[in-house]
Amino acid sequence: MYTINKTKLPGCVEIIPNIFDDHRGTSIKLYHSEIFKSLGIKDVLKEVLCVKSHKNVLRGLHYQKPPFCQAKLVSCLRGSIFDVVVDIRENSPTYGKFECFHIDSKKNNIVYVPVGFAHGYLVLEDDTIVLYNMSEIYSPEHEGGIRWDSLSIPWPIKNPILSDKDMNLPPFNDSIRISLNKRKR
Ligand SMILES: Cc1cn([C@H]2C[C@H](O)[C@@H](COP(=O)(O)OP(=O)(O)O[C@H]3O[C@@H](C)C(=O)[C@@H](O)[C@H]3O)O2)c(=O)[nH]c1=O
Repeated sequence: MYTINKTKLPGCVEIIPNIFDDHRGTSIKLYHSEIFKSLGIKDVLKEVLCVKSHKNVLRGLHYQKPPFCQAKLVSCLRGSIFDVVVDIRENSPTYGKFECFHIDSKKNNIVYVPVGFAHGYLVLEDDTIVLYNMSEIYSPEHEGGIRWDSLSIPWPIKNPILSDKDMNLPPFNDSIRISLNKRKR
């Protein structure tokens, strides 16, 4: 029912759902609790966010600090994005490494961003709609971020549209680490 593509970052996977097509249209199963649980993905329904953006908007790189760390399932309902996850887990063998994905509403792929990762994306088409399912509620007091251009991420743009908050994020440095022992649950 799903094709799972592992990445070089342990725990971070790309999920391609089967598509059910007939003369009426298309059904896509974005979540299946039992199958996702077998992949280590559970409890990702504390907050669900649907975000519409213009082309060339870049959001991120964001994370939440303990005890409000978030895992996320990210998919695209319309349009497409260049999506990036950065491993900031303390003691991770892939600390500071990142993966890039092209999440596309035509491909229907879903990226699982585990707890302990920073996440961001560039919007590639106008009126793109991104859907996130999150394992923890939004907590502005626990927000953290990394400036988008401070790693060697191959963003396909030089001057993205950023929020004031994202423009002023600190560059990546090795004090940006998440200890998974300090999670709430
Ligand atoms: C992210 C978020 C925002 N909000 C509100 C706060 C604010 O008024 C408005 C916009 O917030 P922001 O500017 O922080 O939204 P944005 O820059 O889109 O932040 C998002 O970026 C991507 C890359 C992620 O991975 C998300 O988890 C989230 O951090 O939405 C929530 O209520 N819940 C949420 O989970």
